[in-house]
This record gives sequence, structure tokens and C-alpha cells, in this order.
Amino acid sequence: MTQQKRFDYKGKFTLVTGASKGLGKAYAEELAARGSNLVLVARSEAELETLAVALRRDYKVRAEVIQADLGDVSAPGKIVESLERMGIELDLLVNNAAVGYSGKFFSRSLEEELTPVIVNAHSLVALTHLLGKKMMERGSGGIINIGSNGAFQPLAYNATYTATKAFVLLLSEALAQEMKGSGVRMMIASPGPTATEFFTQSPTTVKREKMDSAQSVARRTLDDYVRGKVLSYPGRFSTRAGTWISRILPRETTAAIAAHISKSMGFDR
Ligand SMILES: NC(=O)C1=CN([C@@H]2O[C@H](COP(=O)(O)OP(=O)(O)OC[C@H]3O[C@@H](n4cnc5c(N)ncnc54)[C@H](OP(=O)(O)O)[C@@H]3O)[C@@H](O)[C@H]2O)C=CC1
Ligand SMILES: N[C@@H](C=O)C(=O)O
Repeated sequence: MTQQKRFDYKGKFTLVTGASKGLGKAYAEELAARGSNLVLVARSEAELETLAVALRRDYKVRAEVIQADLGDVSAPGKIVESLERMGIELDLLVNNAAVGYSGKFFSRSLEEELTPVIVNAHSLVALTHLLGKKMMERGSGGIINIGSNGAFQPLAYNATYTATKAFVLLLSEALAQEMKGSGVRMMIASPGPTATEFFTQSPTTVKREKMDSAQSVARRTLDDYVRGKVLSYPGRFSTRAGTWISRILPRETTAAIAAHISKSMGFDR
């Protein structure tokens, strides 16, 4: 029997979107600690530059910065052009950047509701297509999409955000099937509440100490990718167990329970 070689991050080139803070920064740090070179993408250039300096110094890896606003539909194409100018061939793409506003759908402006669609869905599809196609032509590489436990059921008061995450989940699982045997892998990671700045835009009553740390979620995601998983649950067990409810109950019941929980967490404010 042929033994599949375990994936090794050492010496690879990984692009992480949303690397300026939170989970994306933790992914970049953990990847650098495992020997991967990095391309860091976000809007906050100063934070990315500071991180790049630290990664070069602490881990002796190459770390490049591309400042981009993924809420602009032309950004993914410009990122590809920057990579070509830098002469970088990517081994791994981590689509981590996302934005999500809680509150009542009709209390928010249309622009606020469309931003997550562009950042979380449109730009993710574009980067997956543009960079994944090069990997497919080469017959090597991989993509890790960051989803959410919110993808597994409709969530009132966080409706657009969780709908984009359901989109990312289904897209990733479908592409993982299409990509079988190509030499390119797709994994979707579904974290639960994680102690980052995400909740400054989504006020919640869940205490930070009850959330997973960004570092543990990053470590578990990258370990699952090495193991060859398609669907990774990098959070605590109760987060994963929560995703089973929608598989058992009627959809409307699931939606009603989820709306109740969302309200009790303060997302309707
Ligand atoms: N925290 C949590 O509890 C959970 C998070 N997730 C997922 O984890 C991922 C990371 O979230 P988290 O770290 O918590 O969130 P944060 O809000 O802490 O960080 C979000 C990152 O995305 C970047 N970003 C946001 N908008 C844009 C944009 N328009 N263009 C480019 N970059 C952008 C931000 O950079 P900048 O502002 O510099 O552009 C930042 O680096 C997301 O996909 C999220 O959905 C999933 C489940 C739970
Ligand atoms: N479901 C939320 C966290 O648990 C999120 O995706 O932000």
C-alpha cells in the first residue's frame, strides 16, 4: 500500500487574508512557527508590516505584505498581480478575512448587509478561482476556507453573515469533491466563538473566557489540514455538537431555536 506523504508547512508559501489581527494573525504566526513563508493580506497596512517584521525576525521566514480591501471586487485580481510581480507561487491559500454585523436585517443599511456578501463570499470565490486555478494547472497546492459554526443553521439577527458562511461551507465541500485526485486539496474549518475583535462589531453576552483562543483554533486547523481532513472543527467539542441540531430537527424548528439563542446572546441589539 502506498503511504500518502504527510503535508509539511516548512518552506511553503501561504497567503492569509485578514492577517492583521484575530484568527488571521494567529494563523500567520502558527504557519511561520511551522516554517511557512507568508503573504499577509488585509486593509491595515501598518499592522501587517509590524507582523511581517516580527515573523521574519522570530522564525526566519519570508513575509510579504499586500494591502487590499476585499470589499472592493477588483481586489482579488490586484492581489494576483502583486504575487506575480513578487515572483511568488503559492502552495496554500487561507481565506480567513470576513466581516459580519449583528442586529435586525431591516435596521441596517443595504450597504452594511452587502459588505459581508462581497468580503466573505465574492472575494473568497474570486481568490479561490484565481489562485486555485494556478494550483490545479500545476497539480499541487491547497486552500483552507474559514467558515463558522454559524454556517450550519439559519441565524436570525446575524442573518447575512451566517448565510455567507453557509455559502462558504457548501462551496468548499463541493469543490473538495471536484478537486479529488488533482493534487490540490480543499479544507473548510468551522470555528465557534473565538476570542478576537470580531465581536466588537457583533456585541454578545458570551464571555471571552468561554471562547476558544485564536492560537488554539489556528493550531487545530493546521493540524487537521496535515491530517487530510475536508471539514475541520477547530473549536471545543460543544461547538461541534451544536452543529448536529440542524441535522435532526425540522428546519423551521431549528431556525426558531437558533433565533431564540441569538436573541439571548444579545445579537438582536
Ligand atoms: N471570532 C469568532 O468567534 C469566529 C470567527 N470566525 C471566522 O474567523 C475568521 C476570522 O475572524 P476573526 O479573526 O474573529 O475576526 P476579526 O474581526 O478579529 O478579524 C478580521 C480580519 O479580516 C480582515 N478584514 C475585514 N474586512 C476586510 C476587508 N474588507 N478587506 C480585507 N480584509 C478585511 C481584518 O483586517 P483589516 O480590518 O485590517 O482589513 C482582520 O484582519 C472570519 O472568517 C470569521 O468569520 C468563525 C467563527 C467564529
Ligand atoms: N458563529 C459565530 C461565532 O461563534 C461567528 O461566526 O462569529
